[in-house]
This record gives sequence, structure tokens and C-alpha cells, in this order.
Amino acid sequence: MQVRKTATLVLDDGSEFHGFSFGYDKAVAGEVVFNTAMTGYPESLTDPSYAGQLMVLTYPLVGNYGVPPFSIEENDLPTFMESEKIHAEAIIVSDYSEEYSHWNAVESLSDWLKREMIPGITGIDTRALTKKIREHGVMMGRIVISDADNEVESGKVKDESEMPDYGSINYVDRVSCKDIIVYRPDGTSSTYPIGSDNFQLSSFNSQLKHVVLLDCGVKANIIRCLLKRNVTVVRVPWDYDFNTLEYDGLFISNGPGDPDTCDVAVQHIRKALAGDKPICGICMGNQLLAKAGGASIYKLKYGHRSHNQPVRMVGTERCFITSQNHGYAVDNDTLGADWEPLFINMNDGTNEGIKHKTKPFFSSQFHPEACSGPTDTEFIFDKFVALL
Ligand SMILES: NC(=O)CC[C@H](N)C(=O)O
Repeated sequence: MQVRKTATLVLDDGSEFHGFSFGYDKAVAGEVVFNTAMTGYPESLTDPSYAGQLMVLTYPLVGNYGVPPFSIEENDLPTFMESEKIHAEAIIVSDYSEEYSHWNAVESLSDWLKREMIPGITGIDTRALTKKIREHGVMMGRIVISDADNEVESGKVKDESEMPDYGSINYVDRVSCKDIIVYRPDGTSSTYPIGSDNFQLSSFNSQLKHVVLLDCGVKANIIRCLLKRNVTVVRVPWDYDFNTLEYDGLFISNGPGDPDTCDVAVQHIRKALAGDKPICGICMGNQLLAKAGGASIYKLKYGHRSHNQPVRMVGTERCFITSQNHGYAVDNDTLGADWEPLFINMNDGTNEGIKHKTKPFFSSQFHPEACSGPTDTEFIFDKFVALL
């Protein structure tokens, strides 16, 4: 029988949680965040917004439905994942199941993590860990695997590696695309290096509307939700000045890290606010749109990461259950005179979306495209496309 390597999570406050490695054996550091969803680890791990973070799952049994194949479908998009690779730095669970059963599973979570060189720890009291984060606020942490280089002896972890400063790193720049990628509803896509002479928006199918997708770390299902509504999607890097293009609408994606590291994008969005073309954003997109409109962002104590966050549409009694993954929030009190909150979180009263009072600009802090659900708020894409 294979000997299980012990693995320790060391939090910034010095506390240690001991368990066993079931992924790739390497030391990593990152922001420790918890997600209370009951399903969706393939989608969450490949969500680029988790870059730089150690993902704690509070649902106790993880791995029992395995991992779907990494297959590429129409438009060169992954069928079952949100991007081309795992973006979280590590996954931390209570009870990992190597045995799995699911019609679509092709491998165990452990095999996938090892192939992608991502650590996984099991045997952690994730509820105690979550309580600690809820009380103290989100913390940095590192994982140390007991091997020849990093021994864990009598509760004292020897590894002294530097903790990165999560808030100061521009993770968006790390995960955004480097080229312009055009996706068409007919299932095709083309890539154009920045500055390429072949790239001319006017040469695309003029029957269809063109949506510029500002890629801050976009999830594949956002692209699919737009394509399903029969528009051409022009995905551009986060710092690209899209104002030089003749487009019909702007969509700002989700993305990792502190929105204050994305000033270049904010400047470009601010220019677009002077015009009248429809603008929509999701999560990081909500934060960058708000910043462009003059509002400020603050860090939540421990974020919203789950599939059951209740939000109310302001001015109505309509509530929606939403999927969320964010650590920062728009400060409602700093919204300029032209803006108003669009959604409010029913748990803690924080901002969950904004809209411009007169122009076709609006966004959500939650994920209307969420895959693995809920899909109650997918109407946001309909509203945006109807405005084009
Ligand atoms: N999913 C996202 O776009 C997250 C936005 C931002 N990184 C936050 O944590 O608030």
C-alpha cells in the first residue's frame, strides 16, 4: 500500500491544520478562501478568478463524482471546464474519495490534480478552518508537504517560504488572453496576435452584432452564454484599448485579485462611459465598471463563495439565488450621482450589481452564467443583447 504523505496548512496567524496529500506534492502559498457549494469542483478549480487562492470546500465529501474529460467543443471552448487549466493554487477538503461514480467521469480528482501539478489536502477539519476565517477574516496560508525538503515535525513546520502579498499582485494580467480571439455563433473561432493586420472588425459578418469581451480571466460559460444569443464575441486582453474598435456592446468579465490592480482597464472603460454603447459586466466586471464610474471598492471580511447567495433586485421584491465567487465589493455609498445599486445581497446588505440611471450600462457581482448553476439570473445576458 502506498504511504500517504502528510500535508500541513499553515495560516498567517501561525495556526496549523494537519492532513494528508492527495494531489501533487509541492509547497504553495496563497489566500485561503472557503466555498460552501455542494458541487462544482471541476468548474471552480478551472475558474481563473481563483488564481492565487487556496480553495477550502466546506462540503465534507469531495471527489466522489470524479472529473469530466477535458474535451474541446465548438468555438475551441472546453466542454466541461471553465478554462484550459486549474487556476486555484490548491484544494483543501475534509474527506477525499478516490472512488468515484458518474456517467461523465474519466479520472479521479487526485489524478487530475497530479497531472496539473496542483496540491490537494484531505483530512482537514474544514468547518473549524472556515469558522476561523469567518471570525478573523480571510488570511494568507501555505501548504507544506512532508518530504525530504520540507519536514513536518511535532507540529512545527520548517518551511519558511515567503508569503505573496495577494492584494498587490496583478493576477488579471497573468490569466487574461494575450491575443484577440474572435468567436462566432457558427461554432468557429480565430486568433489574431495584437497588432495583426488581418484583424478588422468591419470584415466580420455584418449581419451580427459584435460584442467586445474584455478578458480579465473569463470563464468559458460567459462566452457560450453570449454566443447562444447570436452575437460575435471579440475577446481582447484586459489592457487592450477596445475604444479603437467599431463594436456594438462591451462585456467585462470576471477575474482574479484586487480590482485596484487593473487601473489600465478602468481608464479604457471610463472612455467608453462617455458614449452610449451598451456595457455589461460580471463580478470583476461589476467592480471595474463601478470604479470607472467613480466608486470605490473594499475588501469583504471573508467574501462570498457559494451557489446559494440570495440577492434582491433593488426597487422590487424579486429575489434570486445566485452563484458567487468574490472577495471584494463595490461601496454603495460611493456610487456617483448617475449610478444606483441594481442588486443587494440579502445576507449582508452588500452591493451585488449596479446600473446607470440613463445609459445602457449595468452589471452584476454574482455569476448569471454559473455552471454548475443556479441559472435563475441568465436573463441578464438577454437584457444586454436586447440593448445592442
Ligand atoms: N469572480 C470574480 O470576478 C472575482 C472578482 C475579484 N477578484 C474579487 O475577488 O472580488
